[in-house]
Amino acid sequence: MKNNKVFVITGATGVGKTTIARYLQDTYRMPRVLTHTTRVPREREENGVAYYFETDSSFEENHYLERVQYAGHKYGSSYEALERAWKKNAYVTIVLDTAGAITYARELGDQAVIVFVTVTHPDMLIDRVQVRGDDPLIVKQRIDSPEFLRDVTLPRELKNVAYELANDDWAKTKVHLDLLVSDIMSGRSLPKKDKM
Ligand SMILES: Nc1ncnc2c1ncn2[C@@H]1O[C@H](COP(=O)(O)OP(=O)(O)OP(=O)(O)O)[C@@H](O)[C@H]1O
Ligand SMILES: Nc1nc2c(ncn2[C@@H]2O[C@H](COP(=O)(O)O)[C@@H](O)[C@H]2O)c(=O)[nH]1
Repeated sequence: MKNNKVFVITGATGVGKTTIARYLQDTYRMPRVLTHTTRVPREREENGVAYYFETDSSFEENHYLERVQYAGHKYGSSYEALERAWKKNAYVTIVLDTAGAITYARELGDQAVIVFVTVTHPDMLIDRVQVRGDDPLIVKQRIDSPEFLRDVTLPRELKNVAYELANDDWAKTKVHLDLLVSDIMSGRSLPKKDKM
């Protein structure tokens, strides 16, 4: 189990975290660790596929490695879900806000490969989530949230810990992801201060 790794994909809303996790699943068969939330499902989001959707009271029944409040809703990830994913593959992914990524880095050390995703122009994130079909009112609430502003910039705690990955151009992002996965799987590691 010590050689198992979890790729923690983090960054601001709409930056492409879920898209990246899906690519790693499709290309490298890395299962995504499902997390729990009390927010309402978006169109096409299914319970047990996108998230475990919870009520305020059912949320409290799980045992969390870490839990946060994000834009007014609860989110949490459990040890059980991580172990379940590691039973399927030694390399798995999880999509977290930066507070969760900091906890993963602290709790799991080198087993957590933290990938901080950025875009050059954060204004484009509004377009991206609108294209995704999010309700404009919810988008506004999200963009105005302190969590969104916080997650646009690499937190101090993740400096020299996280790999920074620009996701402006999807073709380039895939190339950088392939290089990162290859390095991690072969036990090499890129300097974390280098932007990809
Ligand atoms: N490089 C890219 N160029 C253009 N659009 C992209 C790119 N990467 C992802 N997208 C699109 O941006 C939208 C948001 O992506 P995604 O849902 O992966 O973001 P996210 O970071 O997981 O967001 P959230 O934290 O709000 O769930 C999607 O419609 C996705 O297809
Ligand atoms: N710290 C945690 N962050 C989580 C968890 N599950 C999801 N997330 C992050 O929350 C925001 C909002 O997600 P959305 O799906 O409502 O857009 C985003 O940054 C997710 O990565 C979790 O269990 N812990």
